[in-house]
Amino acid sequence: MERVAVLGAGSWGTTFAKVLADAGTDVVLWARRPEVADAIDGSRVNADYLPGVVLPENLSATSDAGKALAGAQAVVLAVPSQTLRGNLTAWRDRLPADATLVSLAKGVELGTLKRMSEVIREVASVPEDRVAVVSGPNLAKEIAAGQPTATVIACTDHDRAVDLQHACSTPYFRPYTNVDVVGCELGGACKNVIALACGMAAGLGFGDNTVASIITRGLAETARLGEELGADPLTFAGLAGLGDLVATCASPLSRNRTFGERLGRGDTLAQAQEAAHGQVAEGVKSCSSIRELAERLGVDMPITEGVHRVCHEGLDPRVLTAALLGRERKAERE
Ligand SMILES: NC(=O)C1=CN([C@@H]2O[C@H](COP(=O)(O)OP(=O)(O)OC[C@H]3O[C@@H](n4cnc5c(N)ncnc54)[C@H](O)[C@@H]3O)[C@@H](O)[C@H]2O)C=CC1
Ligand SMILES: O=C(CO)COP(=O)(O)O
Repeated sequence: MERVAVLGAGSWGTTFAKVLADAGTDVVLWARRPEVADAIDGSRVNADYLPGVVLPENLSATSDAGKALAGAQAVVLAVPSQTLRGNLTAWRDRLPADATLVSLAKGVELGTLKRMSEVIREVASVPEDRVAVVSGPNLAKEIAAGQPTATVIACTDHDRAVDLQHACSTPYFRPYTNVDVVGCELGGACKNVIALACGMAAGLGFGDNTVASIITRGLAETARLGEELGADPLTFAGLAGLGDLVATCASPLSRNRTFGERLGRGDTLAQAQEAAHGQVAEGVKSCSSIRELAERLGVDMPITEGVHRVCHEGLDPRVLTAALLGRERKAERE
């Protein structure tokens, strides 16, 4: 793979573009705002999202999506989950034939309850083997600083996943392949919701036992949903499951965990949103779509339900704690 387009120049889009470029792949990064593209080309820095990180010379930027897409062998979609459909609809006529379409987004679409790979297949009218997802413990700022991490590239077409794996392997970024797209996507979407719950617990002043209990029970409810949707249960013990869940729930760099912490300390949703400075905390919306999906499938997801009620029905996080602990007693594996 010689040339890749990355569409979306936020924290993760810019960082993943840097990873590709560091791996020797030529990258064109699309930024919504022309001034961001100009600044990246001029100063080699995306000051809004990755201040202080110098981007490699084989990474160029543009605000013209057609230019970014021309000749790309892979198209990496790095916009928020809830805008992906609209963005891709605008781009679909210019997608190069046979390019691999790669989702970086971690969410479930409101209304349709679709995973990002499903949205991409539908909008771009491509078969499932042309769509890949990248998911794992990948806090952008750490990766941009060159700190070692691993990730998963999931695609039902193993050869496509391997091509992408080669295109983004660097001494600090180790991608594994996986054919379980459903499991990897659900792991990435659900962990944002669980991280909100962990943040709320921390904001309420609770310690590591509480957070570990939420992580573990959060993984249990994610796996229950996955089982219903045909995911491989072992995926949830891997990088896109437990790996990402632990990183996000524990890190002060996580926007979702930080957002939850603010709610736990008594901020309103609007105050927490304001403090995020326009950066996306996907779990705030995905808690509702995942909850609805679970309800439709008859899957019990009490933490997700509680996060939805705090975010969108005004439930006090303290009442959520009592409600979760006061549930009917049961066996761990039930
Ligand atoms: N930041 C991180 O550490 C990681 C983020 N992700 C996922 O990657 C996805 C993107 O996240 P980030 O880059 O971190 O978000 P971000 O908030 O840093 O940036 C989002 C980007 O999308 C653009 N954008 C926002 N609304 C748009 C719209 N309507 N149309 C077109 N572009 C729009 C923004 O201008 C910005 O460039 C999310 O689903 C997130 O969960 C996944 C792994 C790591
Ligand atoms: O997905 C991420 C780490 O893998 C980033 O998490 P946040 O969106 O909560 O910052």
